Amino acid sequence: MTADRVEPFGARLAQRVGERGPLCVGIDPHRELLTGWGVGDDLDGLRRFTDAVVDALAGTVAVLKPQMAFYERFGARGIAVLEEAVAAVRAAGCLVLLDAKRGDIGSTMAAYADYLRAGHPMQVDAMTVSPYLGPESLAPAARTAKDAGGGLFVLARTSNPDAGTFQHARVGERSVAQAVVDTVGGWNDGGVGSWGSSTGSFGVVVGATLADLDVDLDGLRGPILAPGLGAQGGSVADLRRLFGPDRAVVPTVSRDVLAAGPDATALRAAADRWTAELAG
Ligand SMILES: O=C(O)c1cc(=O)[nH]c(=O)n1[C@@H]1O[C@H](COP(=O)(O)O)[C@@H](O)[C@H]1O
Repeated sequence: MTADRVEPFGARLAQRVGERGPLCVGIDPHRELLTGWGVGDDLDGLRRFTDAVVDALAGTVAVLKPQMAFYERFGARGIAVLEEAVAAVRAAGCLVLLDAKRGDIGSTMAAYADYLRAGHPMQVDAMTVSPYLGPESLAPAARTAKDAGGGLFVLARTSNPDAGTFQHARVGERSVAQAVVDTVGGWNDGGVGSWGSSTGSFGVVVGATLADLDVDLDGLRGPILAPGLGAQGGSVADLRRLFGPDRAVVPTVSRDVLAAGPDATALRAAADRWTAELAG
């Protein structure tokens, strides 16, 4: 299949969500979780943890989101563990959202976006990116994503407590967060912000921990990645309060599911509980 015939990420995401529900589980091998699982805080522990999560969940959830930082801790061998896992996840029909939060000048962004291209040793379906260098800096990554049928999730209103310090700052009439949402909405030409074959391929990150939704998402025309559930205090009720029933929201949970491991049945049960609550 040539790159230009790959189905756009938004359509692929909507299809998986239709089949499996919207839950994304983060693969975050924290030191505390490795220890809690009774595996070492070392390369072998990293591999056992990763394999167990992939075996338990890649056939069940729509999206798995490995966090690059936890693999980079172990150098090239850690990245190799992730590379194998990414291939296994995709082979199981689950989408991979690489949580790398990259952001740089345009020419370097173009290189980061190669993660989305067929033939990359660690090809993924989508990645998280940071807009701190300005909206134009991300444009090359958006072009690659369009070409390759990949997706981007741009940090807009993140889940950490002091996120508003920068994200509420004003750019003319708008907040920085709103400027990010508007930029991403511009990339989603012809897309929609609900689930379906036209769901946009470009999303934003908006935390489930927000007291109020202080950005207007009506022009986004793409999905919303909503972290902050469980360990950071966000709930399904918060998702409903913030986003309502119709938007294409991908709730993402890491520690609250991962703490149930290493038993595969327990991991699946923990993910299933979120899926059931999200559907209820
Ligand atoms: O982009 C993200 O995934 C992200 C954005 C954000 O605003 N807040 C946030 O917590 N995350 C990530 O989502 C995950 C949350 O993990 P838990 O708090 O354990 O569910 C971590 O991997 C974070 O890096």
